[in-house]
Amino acid sequence: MHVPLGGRAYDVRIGRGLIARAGAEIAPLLARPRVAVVSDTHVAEAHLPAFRAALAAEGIACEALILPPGEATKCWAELSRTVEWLLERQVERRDVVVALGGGVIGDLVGFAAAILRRGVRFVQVPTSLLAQVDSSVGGKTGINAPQGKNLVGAFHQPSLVLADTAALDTLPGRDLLAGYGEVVKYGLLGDADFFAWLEANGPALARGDAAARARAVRRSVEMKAEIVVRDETEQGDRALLNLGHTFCHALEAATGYSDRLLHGEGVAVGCALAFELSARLGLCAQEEPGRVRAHLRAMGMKTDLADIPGDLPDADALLALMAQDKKVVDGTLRFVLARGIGAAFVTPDVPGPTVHALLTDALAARG
Ligand SMILES: NC(=O)c1ccc[n+]([C@@H]2O[C@H](COP(=O)([O-])OP(=O)(O)OC[C@H]3O[C@@H](n4cnc5c(N)ncnc54)[C@H](O)[C@@H]3O)[C@@H](O)[C@H]2O)c1
Ligand SMILES: O=C(O)C(=O)C[C@@H](O)[C@H](O)[C@H](O)COP(=O)(O)O
Ligand SMILES: [Zn+2]
Repeated sequence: MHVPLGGRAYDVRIGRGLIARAGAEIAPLLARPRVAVVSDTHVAEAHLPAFRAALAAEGIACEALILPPGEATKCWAELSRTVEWLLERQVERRDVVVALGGGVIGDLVGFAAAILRRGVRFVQVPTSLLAQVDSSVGGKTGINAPQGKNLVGAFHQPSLVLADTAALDTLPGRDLLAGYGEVVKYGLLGDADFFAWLEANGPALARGDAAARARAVRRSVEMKAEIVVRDETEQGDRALLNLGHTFCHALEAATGYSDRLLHGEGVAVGCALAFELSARLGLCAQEEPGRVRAHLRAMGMKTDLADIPGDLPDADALLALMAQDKKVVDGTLRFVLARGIGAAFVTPDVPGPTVHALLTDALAARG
């Protein structure tokens, strides 16, 4: 698949065995036969040896930085460690940095590449479902701040994306389902037929059906690329990709970017809340939120605030966290809501008291 962004255009290659062929895929981008790879401990254990071997087979030298796994790695300290490691290895502007891992590594390394020597090229080798369907494409890079999620970053497109769907064979089940939260998001925001296909095929995908996984990755990337090409820097339609994220990001901040709530799990909860809000505002049929929740629950996913372990702040505090959303204009939150499954839109016209009541009810249901 090609993402036609003029001078920033790139290919997204999807298929089994791409890591074993990575040397041949990356070689045409290189000005000299060396790359710097950044990964995390889980991914490095499962996939770095094969990645290194593929580079060696093409005579490409490779040095690797291995970071701790998890959302907490998207922080200033790991960013500065990564940038300094790259500088110490004399990574030049014409070199290529590789992000081998999930969305955390992709976002962090993409941002490091964006600011290193004012911009070096980078290649995304996404190894989680979430990274293959969403984060590796589109050029949003960055880290979290204590004030909120992804608040520091840059748009910096990769030069190539290699999504090896065989890498998903080693992904833990919880992380696979979290990535499925973003897959469902695509059906909900713009493709009712895809959502219906997921209702039928989601269980096979979760069990490991390679054809179902490949189809879900392909359709998600196709939808994302089409939106990104229309609106690379989120001046308008790209905000549709944020369906569920205003709630999700506040909940991730409230849970300290910890494994109490993974990003994709928060997206699922956020999508369920966005559909509930749409129904309360009379924008979509009353049965639509039920259909969304039913599918997510059938997949064994979180849908409610009651599914998040530990304490949560009250509705006022959650609203204060939501006020850091990057979609805020003149102090007014813009929400991604839906007229139905596959029909999302962005609007500033959401009465604060309705959102407050929604959150209050959702918190009360935690008992
Ligand atoms: N830039 C974007 O457009 C965009 C889009 C969506 C999400 N994101 C970001 O992505 C992040 C979440 O990404 P994620 O769900 O991939 O989390 P992650 O990067 O933390 O990966 C999830 C876990 O799976 C492990 N892992 C990854 N691939 C593996 C494999 N093949 N085998 C074994 N273990 C593997 C990781 O080590 C980690 O423990 C969040 O920070 C989110 O904000 C960014
Ligand atoms: O690519 C986009 O645009 C998205 O919104 C994709 C989201 O899944 C992703 O989580 C993104 O990082 C959220 O963007 P943010 O601008 O709200 O931080
Ligand atoms: Zn997301």
